[in-house]
Order: sequence, then C-alpha cells, then structure tokens
Amino acid sequence: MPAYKRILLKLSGEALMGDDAYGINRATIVRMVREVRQVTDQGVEVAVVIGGGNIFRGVAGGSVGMDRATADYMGMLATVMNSLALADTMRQEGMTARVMSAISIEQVVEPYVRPKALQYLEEGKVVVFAAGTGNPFFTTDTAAALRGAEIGAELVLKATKVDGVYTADPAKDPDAKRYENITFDEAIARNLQVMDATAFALCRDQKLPIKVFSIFKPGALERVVRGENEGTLVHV
Ligand SMILES: Nc1ncnc2c1ncn2[C@@H]1O[C@H](COP(=O)(O)OP(=O)(O)O)[C@@H](O)[C@H]1O
Ligand SMILES: O=c1ccn([C@@H]2O[C@H](COP(=O)(O)OP(=O)(O)O)[C@@H](O)[C@H]2O)c(=O)[nH]1
Repeated sequence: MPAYKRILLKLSGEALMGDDAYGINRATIVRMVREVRQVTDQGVEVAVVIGGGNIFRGVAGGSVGMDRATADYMGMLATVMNSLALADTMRQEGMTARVMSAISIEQVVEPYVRPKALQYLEEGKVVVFAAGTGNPFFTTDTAAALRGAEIGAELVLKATKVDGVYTADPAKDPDAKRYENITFDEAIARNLQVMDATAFALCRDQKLPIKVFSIFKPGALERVVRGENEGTLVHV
C-alpha cells in the first residue's frame, strides 16, 4: 500500500545522460519512466519536475562569460526539452502525461495554470512541470519545492545520483556518512550541498518533507512511496 496520495518527484537532469557525455540516454529515460509507472499503477498522483543539467546549466562551464540570467534562461529551456522527452516516453509506456511550462512557449507546451494541474492530477495524469520556477537565479530543486507546496504534495522526492544526504559530498569525501534523517535547520546550518538552501527553506516553512534517494537504484522510488526505509528524510 502506498503511504502517499500525491507526490512531487524531482528527477535529476544530469542523470538522464546515463553513460553518455551529454543529452538524453534512451535506455536511462525508459528505465526512469518504468520506475514512475510502478507508483502511478498503485493510484498515487505524481507530478514531476525534471532538471536540465544534461543539456545546460546556468552556472556551468558552457556559460562562462555569459550574463547569468541569459544562461539561466537557456537552462530553463533545457528543462523544457527534457520534459517533452519524458512525457513522450511516458506516452510510449502507456501512461498519460501533460507538460506545463513556467515560461510562455505556447506552441510547444501549455502554460502552467495551477487549477489545470490539479485537475490533471485528479484525473490520474502525470503532470510534468517544465522551465523550473520561470525565474533565473533559481534551480529545479526550488521549483520542486514550490510546485510541491502549490499542489499540496505530501512529500517531495529528490531522485538524484547519490543515495541520500551525507555529512559531506560523497563524490569528494570518501569518509562522508549518510544520514537516515536530518532536520531542515541542520541541513541548512551545515550547508549541505545536495539541495540548495532556497529549496530547503521553502519546504521547511511549508512543513513539506523531502526524501533524497538514488535514481540509479532499482525499486527505490517504489520503496520510498511505500514509506519504507530508503534514502534520507529531511524534515521539520
Ligand atoms: N552533503 C551531501 N550529501 C549528498 N550529496 C551531496 C552533498 N553535498 C554535495 N552533494 C552532491 O550533490 C549532488 C546532487 O545535487 P545536484 O548536482 O543538484 O543533482 P541533481 O542532478 O539531482 O539536481 C550529488 O550527486 C552529490 O555529489
Ligand atoms: O527555476 C529555475 C530552474 C532552473 N534554472 C536553470 O536551469 C538549469 C538546469 O536546472 P538544474 O541545474 O536544477 O538541473 P539538474 O541539477 O537537475 O540537472 C539551472 O542550472 C539554471 O540555470 C533557472 O534558472 N531557474
């Protein structure tokens, strides 16, 4: 039995590359979609925010010398491409998905309208929120926190490259230890970089818990949705 009725799933853009150097790896996106299907099949309402780091990141090397806001708009457009790919893969896997964009790009995807998003969720459709928050200087993690709060999700799930929140970046520090639980205040005070402080602060204020878990671990998403012990819970 699922422990949640409605969730907001943040999928790492960077993880979409799989073993490729950039872009969208076909096998990887299909695998991610099948994991999502396991939970929608159980009647859980799922909204998704996907990143864009596999194509463009406002703060990365490709944007050196660029105006930050312009680079960030490119990053947001990258999330639109990932959202379209994700929704199309869902269609191929027999699911119904709708993409809604935070920036207006109407010939490509419909605009984000909150009541419409709620309606789609109630109808059992997966809603993919594209273009992050629609504002530069933010991240898709913050978009996940924002949309999660707006749609009344019970949990934000951050599916990322590591299997939880660690005392330090496990990619750089082999001695880093994983937390099973951590409060928002502690995550912010320790400046843990797994999510940005804006996302943590927004979820803290809305009392919206976050679960950080590995996108590469088969079945992890389903276990999180069942309320089983998986990844790290960040809570008030
Ligand atoms: N304290 C920490 N605990 C876990 N991961 C951390 C921590 N500090 C930094 N990281 C790094 O943060 C990364 C996840 O954040 P991010 O790059 O935003 O990923 P995503 O592509 O999922 O948005 C992890 O891959 C990890 O290397
Ligand atoms: O509200 C937002 C969301 C995203 N971005 C831009 O889009 C890029 C891609 O998103 P993100 O880095 O969060 O993706 P991920 O880490 O999941 O690959 C960011 O670096 C920003 O440049 C932005 O400007 N505002």
